[in-house]
Amino acid sequence: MATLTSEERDNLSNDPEENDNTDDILDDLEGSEDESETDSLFDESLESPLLDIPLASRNAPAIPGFYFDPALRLPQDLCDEMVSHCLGTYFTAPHVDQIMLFCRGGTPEHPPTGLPPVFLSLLGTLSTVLRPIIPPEVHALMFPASTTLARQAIINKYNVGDGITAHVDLLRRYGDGIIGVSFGSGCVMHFARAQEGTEQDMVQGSEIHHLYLPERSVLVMSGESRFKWMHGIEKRGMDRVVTEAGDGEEWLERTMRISVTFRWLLPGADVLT
Ligand SMILES: O=C(O)CCC(=O)C(=O)O
Ligand SMILES: [Fe+2]
Repeated sequence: MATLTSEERDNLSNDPEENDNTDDILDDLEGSEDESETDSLFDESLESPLLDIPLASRNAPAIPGFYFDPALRLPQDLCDEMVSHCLGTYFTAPHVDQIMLFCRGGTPEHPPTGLPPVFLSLLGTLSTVLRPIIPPEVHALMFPASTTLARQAIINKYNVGDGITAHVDLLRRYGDGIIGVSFGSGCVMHFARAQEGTEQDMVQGSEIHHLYLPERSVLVMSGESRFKWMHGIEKRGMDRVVTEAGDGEEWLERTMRISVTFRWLLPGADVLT
């Protein structure tokens, strides 16, 4: 974790070229070891790019249907098992950074089939820990007593400096109710009200919230937050976040992050054409 006092940040912004640490911090921001990329940041502007990074909150934005409890962290042993399973099973080649798994069932009468045991443990734990955090109808959406829908788990691996373009999860392919879990590293995710447009040309509106997702944290998107808001992760190596005490801000370095996102395939969307 890298923490800068506001004085250090002010010095950086006043005269970046005189600050001995600036190159290191900018490298971290970019998640890059490439000197030329760092230099180009200075060529473009005399202002420090540090000032352009929005300050992220640790608390859920007030978006209808969005649920996030900053105090909720999944058990460390479950998360360690998930990371080692994913790294050892799916992400063994450097260019592979996304895989999708599917399962049917997942109700008390029909236990889910098709997911490795660690994912079943994760789903069971999520059902328990989310019960006090999300309303009963949202819990029932994610953990229904019966369903004919197939559940998808998408697993994304982010190296330091990676991100994901702001998007709304495909409207014709996925239903309501999405659970996102962070493993290995925190990062800031932003949520922007989607402006009118098709899925392909949808653009972010001006209302944007930045939320820090610590490792082992869980978010739920349902209703308006799932359908009307875009979510994304900026490509950078560090995030500017309000301190846990809420009395200042700090820079948090990203490390390798794995996310697991559960969502429902709409009828017919599981048929490949
Ligand atoms: O990595 C994440 O937490 C988000 C992933 C995501 O939004 C997606 O795969 O649609
Ligand atoms: Fe998404």
